Amino acid sequence: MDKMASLRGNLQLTLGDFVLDSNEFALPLDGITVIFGRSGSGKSTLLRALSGLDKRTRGTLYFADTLWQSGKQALPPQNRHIGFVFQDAALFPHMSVRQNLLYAVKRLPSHIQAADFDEIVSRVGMADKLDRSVNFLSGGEKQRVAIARALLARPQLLCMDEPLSALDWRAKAEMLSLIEEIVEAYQIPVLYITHSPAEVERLANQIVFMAGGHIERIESLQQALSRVDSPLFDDEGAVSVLQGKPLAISQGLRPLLMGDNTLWLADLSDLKKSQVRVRVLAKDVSLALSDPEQLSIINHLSAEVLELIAKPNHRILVRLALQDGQKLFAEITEHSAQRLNIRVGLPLFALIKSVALAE
Ligand SMILES: Nc1ncnc2c1ncn2[C@@H]1O[C@H](COP(=O)(O)OP(=O)(O)OP(=O)(O)O)[C@@H](O)[C@H]1O
Repeated sequence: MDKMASLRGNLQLTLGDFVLDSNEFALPLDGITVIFGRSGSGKSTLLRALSGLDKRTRGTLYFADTLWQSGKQALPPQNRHIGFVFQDAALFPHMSVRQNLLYAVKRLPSHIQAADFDEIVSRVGMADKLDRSVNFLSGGEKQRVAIARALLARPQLLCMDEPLSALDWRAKAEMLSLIEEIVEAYQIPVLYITHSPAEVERLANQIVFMAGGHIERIESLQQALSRVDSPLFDDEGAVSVLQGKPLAISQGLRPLLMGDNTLWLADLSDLKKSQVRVRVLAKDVSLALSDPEQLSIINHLSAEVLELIAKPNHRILVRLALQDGQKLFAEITEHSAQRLNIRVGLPLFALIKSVALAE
Protein backbone atom coordinates (compact mmCIF):
# COMPACT_ATOMS: atom_id res chain seq x y z
CA MET A 1 0.00 0.00 0.00
CA ASP A 2 1.65 3.22 -1.17
CA LYS A 3 -0.13 5.77 0.94
CA MET A 4 -0.70 5.04 4.62
CA ALA A 5 -4.34 4.13 5.10
CA SER A 6 -6.36 5.64 7.90
CA LEU A 7 -9.77 5.32 9.48
CA ARG A 8 -11.48 8.41 10.81
CA GLY A 9 -14.90 9.52 11.87
CA ASN A 10 -17.23 8.66 14.70
CA LEU A 11 -19.53 5.68 15.01
CA GLN A 12 -22.48 4.65 17.11
CA LEU A 13 -23.99 1.20 17.49
CA THR A 14 -26.58 0.24 20.11
CA LEU A 15 -26.96 -3.44 20.98
CA GLY A 16 -29.59 -4.01 23.66
CA ASP A 17 -28.32 -2.20 26.75
CA PHE A 18 -24.88 -1.65 25.30
CA VAL A 19 -24.06 1.59 23.53
CA LEU A 20 -20.95 1.97 21.41
CA ASP A 21 -20.15 5.63 20.92
CA SER A 22 -16.64 5.82 19.59
CA ASN A 23 -16.06 9.59 19.99
CA GLU A 24 -14.35 11.37 17.11
CA PHE A 25 -11.23 9.46 16.12
CA ALA A 26 -8.46 9.52 13.52
CA LEU A 27 -6.54 6.30 13.27
CA PRO A 28 -3.54 6.03 10.95
CA LEU A 29 -3.28 2.36 10.00
CA ASP A 30 0.40 1.66 10.29
CA GLY A 31 1.33 -2.01 10.71
CA ILE A 32 -0.58 -3.64 13.54
CA THR A 33 -3.13 -1.60 15.48
CA VAL A 34 -4.35 -3.38 18.58
CA ILE A 35 -7.81 -2.71 20.00
CA PHE A 36 -7.38 -3.29 23.72
CA GLY A 37 -9.79 -3.17 26.63
CA ARG A 38 -11.53 -5.20 29.28
CA SER A 39 -14.08 -7.83 28.46
CA GLY A 40 -17.30 -6.06 27.53
CA SER A 41 -15.63 -2.71 26.74
CA GLY A 42 -16.88 -2.92 23.15
CA LYS A 43 -13.84 -4.08 21.16
CA SER A 44 -15.73 -6.54 18.94
CA THR A 45 -18.63 -4.10 18.58
CA LEU A 46 -16.22 -1.40 17.39
CA LEU A 47 -14.76 -3.81 14.86
CA ARG A 48 -18.23 -4.71 13.60
CA ALA A 49 -19.08 -1.03 13.27
CA LEU A 50 -15.81 -0.21 11.49
CA SER A 51 -16.16 -3.07 9.05
CA GLY A 52 -19.85 -2.57 8.29
CA LEU A 53 -20.82 -6.00 9.59
CA ASP A 54 -23.71 -4.55 11.60
CA LYS A 55 -26.35 -2.64 9.70
CA ARG A 56 -27.48 -0.81 12.82
CA THR A 57 -24.25 1.23 12.77
CA ARG A 58 -24.66 5.03 12.49
CA GLY A 59 -22.20 7.89 12.16
CA THR A 60 -19.41 8.86 9.81
CA LEU A 61 -16.47 6.79 8.67
CA TYR A 62 -13.77 7.38 6.09
CA PHE A 63 -11.18 4.83 4.99
CA ALA A 64 -8.48 7.06 3.48
CA ASP A 65 -10.56 9.27 1.15
CA THR A 66 -13.41 6.80 0.70
CA LEU A 67 -16.63 7.35 2.60
CA TRP A 68 -17.64 4.06 4.23
CA GLN A 69 -20.46 5.34 6.42
CA SER A 70 -22.58 8.45 6.36
CA GLY A 71 -25.46 8.49 8.82
CA LYS A 72 -27.49 5.36 8.01
CA GLN A 73 -25.86 4.93 4.62
CA ALA A 74 -23.12 2.31 4.70
CA LEU A 75 -20.89 0.82 2.07
CA PRO A 76 -21.57 -2.94 2.27
CA PRO A 77 -18.73 -4.90 3.91
CA GLN A 78 -17.99 -6.86 0.71
CA ASN A 79 -17.11 -3.55 -0.99
CA ARG A 80 -14.69 -2.53 1.74
CA HIS A 81 -12.06 -5.18 0.87
CA ILE A 82 -11.58 -6.29 4.46
CA GLY A 83 -10.26 -9.70 5.46
CA PHE A 84 -11.52 -11.27 8.68
CA VAL A 85 -9.96 -13.81 11.03
CA PHE A 86 -11.99 -14.63 14.12
CA GLN A 87 -11.27 -16.73 17.19
CA ASP A 88 -12.98 -19.67 15.52
CA ALA A 89 -11.71 -20.25 11.98
CA ALA A 90 -15.28 -21.12 10.81
CA LEU A 91 -14.24 -23.47 7.98
CA PHE A 92 -16.58 -25.84 6.18
CA PRO A 93 -16.01 -29.09 8.07
CA HIS A 94 -16.88 -31.50 5.27
CA MET A 95 -14.36 -29.94 2.87
CA SER A 96 -10.59 -30.20 2.45
CA VAL A 97 -8.27 -27.24 3.01
CA ARG A 98 -8.05 -26.71 -0.76
CA GLN A 99 -11.84 -26.84 -1.18
CA ASN A 100 -12.34 -24.34 1.62
CA LEU A 101 -9.90 -21.92 0.00
CA LEU A 102 -11.18 -22.39 -3.54
CA TYR A 103 -14.74 -21.92 -2.37
CA ALA A 104 -13.74 -18.54 -0.93
CA VAL A 105 -11.94 -17.60 -4.17
CA LYS A 106 -15.02 -18.52 -6.23
CA ARG A 107 -17.21 -16.27 -4.14
CA LEU A 108 -15.04 -13.19 -4.58
CA PRO A 109 -16.84 -10.27 -6.23
CA SER A 110 -15.98 -10.11 -9.94
CA HIS A 111 -13.89 -6.95 -9.59
CA ILE A 112 -11.46 -8.65 -7.20
CA GLN A 113 -8.69 -10.77 -8.64
CA ALA A 114 -7.61 -13.45 -6.17
CA ALA A 115 -4.04 -13.36 -4.91
CA ASP A 116 -1.60 -16.09 -6.02
CA PHE A 117 -2.97 -19.29 -4.45
CA ASP A 118 0.33 -21.20 -4.20
CA GLU A 119 2.17 -18.22 -2.79
CA ILE A 120 -0.38 -17.61 -0.03
CA VAL A 121 -0.72 -21.28 0.85
CA SER A 122 3.01 -21.75 1.24
CA ARG A 123 3.34 -18.44 3.12
CA VAL A 124 0.96 -19.72 5.80
CA GLY A 125 2.70 -23.11 5.84
CA MET A 126 -0.19 -25.22 4.54
CA ALA A 127 1.17 -26.23 1.10
CA ASP A 128 1.60 -29.89 2.08
CA LYS A 129 -1.78 -30.15 3.83
CA LEU A 130 -4.08 -28.92 1.08
CA ASP A 131 -5.89 -32.22 0.65
CA ARG A 132 -6.54 -32.82 4.33
CA SER A 133 -10.04 -32.57 5.65
CA VAL A 134 -10.24 -29.55 7.91
CA ASN A 135 -11.70 -31.84 10.59
CA PHE A 136 -8.24 -33.28 11.09
CA LEU A 137 -6.39 -29.99 11.48
CA SER A 138 -5.07 -28.60 14.75
CA GLY A 139 -6.42 -25.28 16.01
CA GLY A 140 -3.28 -23.51 14.77
CA GLU A 141 -3.59 -25.07 11.31
CA LYS A 142 -7.24 -24.06 11.09
CA GLN A 143 -6.25 -20.47 11.84
CA ARG A 144 -3.58 -20.65 9.12
CA VAL A 145 -6.28 -21.65 6.65
CA ALA A 146 -8.49 -18.81 7.88
CA ILE A 147 -5.61 -16.38 7.34
CA ALA A 148 -4.95 -17.78 3.84
CA ARG A 149 -8.65 -17.46 3.01
CA ALA A 150 -8.61 -13.82 4.08
CA LEU A 151 -5.40 -13.05 2.17
CA LEU A 152 -6.62 -14.64 -1.07
CA ALA A 153 -9.09 -11.76 -1.42
CA ARG A 154 -6.22 -9.23 -1.34
CA PRO A 155 -7.78 -7.23 1.48
CA GLN A 156 -6.77 -3.63 2.05
CA LEU A 157 -7.33 -4.16 5.79
CA LEU A 158 -7.11 -7.34 7.87
CA CYS A 159 -9.32 -7.56 10.97
CA MET A 160 -8.41 -10.18 13.57
CA ASP A 161 -10.64 -10.71 16.60
CA GLU A 162 -8.73 -12.66 19.29
CA PRO A 163 -7.24 -15.04 16.70
CA LEU A 164 -5.02 -16.81 19.25
CA SER A 165 -7.39 -17.32 22.13
CA ALA A 166 -8.23 -20.95 21.32
CA LEU A 167 -4.61 -22.01 20.77
CA ASP A 168 -1.98 -23.58 23.02
CA TRP A 169 1.26 -21.68 23.73
CA ARG A 170 3.26 -23.31 20.95
CA ALA A 171 0.62 -22.62 18.30
CA LYS A 172 0.27 -19.09 19.68
CA ALA A 173 4.00 -18.45 19.30
CA GLU A 174 3.96 -19.72 15.71
CA MET A 175 0.92 -17.64 14.83
CA LEU A 176 2.45 -14.48 16.27
CA SER A 177 5.45 -14.93 13.98
CA LEU A 178 3.19 -15.65 11.02
CA ILE A 179 1.11 -12.53 11.64
CA GLU A 180 4.26 -10.38 11.78
CA GLU A 181 5.53 -12.00 8.61
CA ILE A 182 2.30 -11.31 6.75
CA VAL A 183 2.20 -7.66 7.73
CA GLU A 184 5.77 -7.29 6.54
CA ALA A 185 5.37 -9.29 3.30
CA TYR A 186 2.06 -7.84 2.12
CA GLN A 187 2.15 -4.46 3.88
CA ILE A 188 -1.46 -4.94 4.98
CA PRO A 189 -2.62 -2.85 7.91
CA VAL A 190 -4.12 -5.02 10.64
CA LEU A 191 -6.73 -4.29 13.29
CA TYR A 192 -6.17 -6.84 16.05
CA ILE A 193 -8.38 -7.36 19.10
CA THR A 194 -6.95 -8.77 22.27
CA HIS A 195 -7.09 -8.37 26.03
CA SER A 196 -3.64 -9.87 26.47
CA PRO A 197 -0.93 -7.29 27.33
CA ALA A 198 1.69 -9.81 26.15
CA GLU A 199 0.19 -9.86 22.65
CA VAL A 200 0.05 -6.07 22.63
CA GLU A 201 3.70 -5.81 23.64
CA ARG A 202 4.74 -8.24 20.95
CA LEU A 203 2.64 -6.96 18.05
CA ALA A 204 1.33 -3.46 18.49
CA ASN A 205 2.53 -0.43 16.65
CA GLN A 206 -0.30 1.51 18.15
CA ILE A 207 -3.18 0.82 20.50
CA VAL A 208 -6.82 1.85 20.56
CA PHE A 209 -7.88 1.74 24.21
CA MET A 210 -11.58 0.94 24.68
CA ALA A 211 -13.55 1.48 27.87
CA GLY A 212 -17.30 1.52 28.45
CA GLY A 213 -18.15 1.61 24.72
CA HIS A 214 -15.82 4.55 23.95
CA ILE A 215 -12.44 4.92 22.36
CA GLU A 216 -10.55 6.33 25.33
CA ARG A 217 -7.34 7.10 23.51
CA ILE A 218 -5.10 6.08 20.67
CA GLU A 219 -1.41 5.80 21.47
CA SER A 220 1.79 4.27 20.16
CA LEU A 221 3.06 1.27 22.14
CA GLN A 222 5.86 3.37 23.62
CA GLN A 223 3.44 6.12 24.67
CA ALA A 224 1.17 3.55 26.28
CA LEU A 225 4.05 1.94 28.16
CA SER A 226 5.38 5.26 29.41
CA ARG A 227 2.20 5.94 31.37
CA VAL A 228 2.54 4.86 34.97
CA ASP A 229 -1.16 3.96 35.06
CA SER A 230 -1.00 2.13 31.73
CA PRO A 231 -3.85 -0.36 31.34
CA LEU A 232 -1.20 -2.69 29.92
CA PHE A 233 0.33 -3.17 33.38
CA ASP A 234 -1.15 -5.94 35.49
CA ASP A 235 -0.17 -7.19 38.94
CA GLU A 236 3.46 -7.58 37.79
CA GLY A 237 3.71 -3.80 37.74
CA ALA A 238 5.35 -1.54 35.14
CA VAL A 239 6.83 -3.16 32.04
CA SER A 240 9.22 -1.85 29.39
CA VAL A 241 9.54 -3.17 25.87
CA LEU A 242 12.94 -2.71 24.25
CA GLN A 243 13.83 -3.33 20.67
CA GLY A 244 17.20 -4.58 19.47
CA LYS A 245 19.03 -6.17 16.59
CA PRO A 246 19.86 -9.84 17.24
CA LEU A 247 23.46 -10.88 16.53
CA ALA A 248 24.98 -14.37 16.28
CA ILE A 249 24.98 -16.45 19.48
CA SER A 250 28.14 -15.94 21.49
CA GLN A 251 29.26 -17.77 24.66
CA GLY A 252 25.88 -19.45 24.93
CA LEU A 253 23.95 -16.20 24.88
CA ARG A 254 22.12 -14.16 22.24
CA PRO A 255 23.37 -10.57 22.00
CA LEU A 256 20.87 -7.87 21.09
CA LEU A 257 22.36 -4.63 19.87
CA MET A 258 20.70 -1.42 21.12
CA GLY A 259 22.82 1.54 20.05
CA ASP A 260 26.14 1.18 21.90
CA ASN A 261 24.56 -1.09 24.49
CA THR A 262 24.32 -4.85 24.16
CA LEU A 263 21.65 -6.83 25.95
CA TRP A 264 22.33 -10.55 26.43
CA LEU A 265 19.48 -13.03 26.23
CA ALA A 266 19.47 -16.57 27.57
CA ASP A 267 16.80 -17.45 24.99
CA LEU A 268 18.54 -19.09 22.03
CA SER A 269 15.51 -19.55 19.80
CA ASP A 270 15.96 -19.00 16.10
CA LEU A 271 15.35 -15.32 15.37
CA LYS A 272 14.66 -14.53 11.74
CA LYS A 273 13.81 -10.88 12.15
CA SER A 274 16.20 -7.97 11.94
CA GLN A 275 14.66 -6.37 15.06
CA VAL A 276 13.11 -8.16 18.01
CA ARG A 277 11.26 -6.96 21.09
CA VAL A 278 12.09 -7.93 24.65
CA ARG A 279 10.09 -7.38 27.78
CA VAL A 280 11.59 -6.20 31.07
CA LEU A 281 9.68 -5.88 34.35
CA ALA A 282 10.51 -2.70 36.28
CA LYS A 283 10.98 -4.75 39.44
CA ASP A 284 13.72 -6.74 37.65
CA VAL A 285 15.81 -3.60 37.10
CA SER A 286 18.24 -2.29 39.75
CA LEU A 287 20.38 0.81 39.58
CA ALA A 288 24.10 1.38 40.18
CA LEU A 289 26.10 4.61 40.03
CA SER A 290 29.15 2.92 38.51
CA ASP A 291 29.41 -0.09 36.24
CA PRO A 292 29.72 -3.07 38.60
CA GLU A 293 32.27 -5.58 37.32
CA GLN A 294 31.99 -8.31 39.90
CA LEU A 295 28.39 -9.30 39.52
CA SER A 296 26.52 -12.29 38.20
CA ILE A 297 23.96 -10.06 36.48
CA ILE A 298 25.20 -9.81 32.91
CA ASN A 299 23.09 -6.95 31.63
CA HIS A 300 24.43 -3.52 32.63
CA LEU A 301 23.14 -0.74 30.40
CA SER A 302 24.22 2.87 30.59
CA ALA A 303 21.26 5.17 31.13
CA GLU A 304 20.12 8.56 32.34
CA VAL A 305 17.31 9.35 34.78
CA LEU A 306 14.31 11.03 33.16
CA GLU A 307 11.72 11.02 35.91
CA LEU A 308 10.98 9.72 39.41
CA ILE A 309 7.46 8.63 40.23
CA ALA A 310 6.35 7.82 43.78
CA LYS A 311 4.43 4.54 44.13
CA PRO A 312 2.62 3.02 47.11
CA ASN A 313 4.60 1.17 49.80
CA HIS A 314 7.64 3.46 49.63
CA ARG A 315 8.53 2.34 46.12
CA ILE A 316 9.86 4.64 43.42
CA LEU A 317 9.46 4.09 39.72
CA VAL A 318 12.46 5.54 37.88
CA ARG A 319 12.06 6.26 34.20
CA LEU A 320 15.35 5.99 32.34
CA ALA A 321 16.57 6.83 28.86
CA LEU A 322 19.04 4.31 27.49
CA GLN A 323 21.98 5.37 25.34
CA ASP A 324 19.97 4.90 22.10
CA GLY A 325 16.96 6.81 23.44
CA GLN A 326 14.79 3.81 24.36
CA LYS A 327 12.97 4.09 27.68
CA LEU A 328 13.26 1.69 30.60
CA PHE A 329 11.49 1.62 33.98
CA ALA A 330 13.27 0.54 37.17
CA GLU A 331 11.38 0.02 40.41
CA ILE A 332 13.43 0.61 43.53
CA THR A 333 12.76 1.42 47.19
CA GLU A 334 12.56 4.98 48.45
CA HIS A 335 15.46 4.07 50.72
CA SER A 336 17.70 3.12 47.75
CA ALA A 337 16.65 6.22 45.81
CA GLN A 338 17.76 8.41 48.71
CA ARG A 339 20.93 6.47 49.40
CA LEU A 340 22.06 6.75 45.76
CA ASN A 341 20.69 10.31 45.49
CA ILE A 342 18.80 9.39 42.32
CA ARG A 343 17.73 12.56 40.54
CA VAL A 344 16.69 13.70 37.10
CA GLY A 345 19.63 13.89 34.69
CA LEU A 346 21.84 11.52 36.70
CA PRO A 347 23.88 9.12 34.51
CA LEU A 348 23.93 5.59 35.92
CA PHE A 349 23.74 1.90 35.06
CA ALA A 350 20.60 -0.17 34.85
CA LEU A 351 21.16 -3.75 35.94
CA ILE A 352 18.61 -6.06 34.38
CA LYS A 353 18.09 -9.25 36.34
CA SER A 354 15.76 -10.91 33.90
CA VAL A 355 14.71 -10.25 30.33
CA ALA A 356 12.61 -12.29 27.91
CA LEU A 357 11.58 -12.08 24.30
CA ALA A 358 8.13 -10.54 23.99
CA GLU A 359 5.77 -13.42 23.19
N1 LIG B 1 -26.13 -8.64 19.69
C1 LIG B 1 -26.05 -8.12 20.92
N2 LIG B 1 -27.17 -7.79 21.61
C2 LIG B 1 -27.10 -7.25 22.84
N3 LIG B 1 -25.95 -6.99 23.48
C3 LIG B 1 -24.80 -7.30 22.86
C4 LIG B 1 -24.79 -7.88 21.55
N4 LIG B 1 -23.50 -8.07 21.19
C5 LIG B 1 -22.73 -7.64 22.21
N5 LIG B 1 -23.51 -7.17 23.21
C6 LIG B 1 -23.04 -6.59 24.49
O1 LIG B 1 -22.21 -5.50 24.18
C7 LIG B 1 -21.14 -5.41 25.13
C8 LIG B 1 -19.82 -5.27 24.39
O2 LIG B 1 -19.52 -6.48 23.74
P1 LIG B 1 -18.21 -6.70 22.89
O3 LIG B 1 -18.26 -8.11 22.39
O4 LIG B 1 -18.07 -5.61 21.90
O5 LIG B 1 -17.09 -6.53 23.99
P2 LIG B 1 -15.56 -6.93 23.94
O6 LIG B 1 -14.81 -5.78 24.50
O7 LIG B 1 -15.20 -7.40 22.57
O8 LIG B 1 -15.53 -8.11 24.97
P3 LIG B 1 -14.71 -9.51 25.00
O9 LIG B 1 -13.28 -9.16 25.25
O10 LIG B 1 -15.31 -10.23 26.15
O11 LIG B 1 -14.92 -10.18 23.68
C9 LIG B 1 -21.24 -6.63 26.00
O12 LIG B 1 -21.83 -6.23 27.23
C10 LIG B 1 -22.14 -7.55 25.24
O13 LIG B 1 -22.89 -8.35 26.12
